This record gives sequence, C-alpha cells and structure tokens, in this order.
Amino acid sequence: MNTILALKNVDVGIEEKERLLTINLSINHGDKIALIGKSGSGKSTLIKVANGTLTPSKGEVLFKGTDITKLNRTQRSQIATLWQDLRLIDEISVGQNINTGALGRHSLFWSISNLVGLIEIQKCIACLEASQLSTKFINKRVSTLSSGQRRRVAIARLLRQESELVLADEPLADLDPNLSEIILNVLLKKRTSFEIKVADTCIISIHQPNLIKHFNRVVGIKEGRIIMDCACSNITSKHLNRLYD
Ligand SMILES: Nc1ncnc2c1ncn2[C@@H]1O[C@H](COP(=O)(O)OP(=O)(O)OP(=O)(O)O)[C@@H](O)[C@H]1O
Repeated sequence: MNTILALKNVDVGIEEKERLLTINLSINHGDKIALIGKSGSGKSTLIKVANGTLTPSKGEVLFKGTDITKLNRTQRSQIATLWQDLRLIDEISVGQNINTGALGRHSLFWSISNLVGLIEIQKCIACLEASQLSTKFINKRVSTLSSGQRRRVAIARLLRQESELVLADEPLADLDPNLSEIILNVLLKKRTSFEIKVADTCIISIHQPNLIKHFNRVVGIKEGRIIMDCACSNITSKHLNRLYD
C-alpha cells in the first residue's frame, strides 16, 4: 500500500479542551475519503493537522514518510487545502486569487507579476471551467461575489495548485444539489474534461451522507475520535445513527 499521509497517535488540545484523541489514519494513494461527523466533532481540526498548520500536542504526521513540519516548499505544495473559511484575498481579482494556488511552484518574481496583472490566463480559465464558474468572472473582485461563487473560486484555486493530495473542508457548502454533484465529481476525478491535473487522493468533509456513495472510503469522527473507517459500500444506517446521535 502506497501511503501518502499518515497520522500516528495524534492528540490535539490536551491542556484546553480535547479536540482530537488518538487519531491513527493512513491515507493511501488513490483514496477518496469522505470525512463525516456532527458539527464540532473535529473534522476541520483533523484537516488542519493533516496539512501541517495545526501542531498536535501528541503524535506525528508524516507526508510520504517525512515529518510534515520538515517539508520543503516543493513538497508542501503537493498538499492543497480548501479552507472552511476559504481564505480568499478580497482586494485582488478572481483570476489572481486562483493563481495564488500555484505560488508554491513559482518564484517571488512570478508572485509579484500576478499581483501587478493576471498571468497564465489559460490555466485560470481551465480552473474556472472545472469549478463551474463562467470565465466572465475572471477579472471581478471576489468581494463582489455570492458565497457560492466565492466557494467555487476557492475550489478553482485548489485545482490550480495541481497537488498530489487534496484536503477539502466542506467544499459543497453554499452550493445547490446540482452544482454539488458536479463539483464533487471534479474533485473525485470522475469528470476529467479539463486542462488541469486533479489529485488522485483526497479527503473531503461533507455534511450530506447521501453523497458518500461517490467515495471509496468513509471516515467518521465523533467527539474527536475516529469511530468509523471503512469502504462506503459497507456503511449502514446503523453506522450513521451511531455517528450522528
Ligand atoms: N481555534 C480553536 N481553539 C480551541 N478550540 C477549537 C478551535 N477551533 C475549534 N475548536 C473546538 O474543537 C472542536 C472541533 O471543532 P472543528 O471545527 O474541528 O469541528 P467540525 O467537525 O469541523 O465542525 P463543523 O462541521 O461545524 O465545521 C469543537 O469543540 C470546537 O469548539
């Protein structure tokens, strides 16, 4: 099994409130993981630990065998995150925001050029199309967009990173059912007609249990502990009741 990311005996928040407890999770190349659980169960916390921005109080996180805190810039750029709060830059355009997804692969000169004016427009257009946003948005400021449009800009930025691993925290929030299904199919690489490389491996937190059939693995969190980790074909209503009661 080709493990991309491993969380080993991870605890978060011992001194305050416990947010994650004894998390052991191996993510293998090609896994498409639905991360589910009640609000406040620890999904966002797990995603932040998995991308290295939140340091566990105990345990370790390894990306392809290397301690996540010791990754260089190129290795780090292989992990793309869609943040729950999106973290878009209101003052620049949609296209420029999308390009920030590629900063990890480029020089400081490239970053500055992107701030002066939009560059590599074709790549931005491919990401916009994959995110189901019209190219007419490319020069608009993100501050003028609706919440669902902003989320899709963040998804386009995620795709622009062309990473090996995607960690997406509620990418389908604010989206209607039709768009949710299309975007999910893009993130799961089931819809591939775009000029953009999509990661083979992903963890996607969702609040819609009816969508777990699209994934091949389901991880369920309850009160900071993983209480379910299995193939989605094995999930029963009993599992879901236990998770959400
Ligand atoms: N910055 C923080 N400092 C301290 N505790 C936090 C912080 N962020 C979250 N928590 C707590 O950690 C627990 C898990 O929160 P988390 O955001 O990971 O849940 P979640 O499953 O993503 O919830 P939701 O579905 O509502 O987004 C909650 O009890 C929350 O109050």
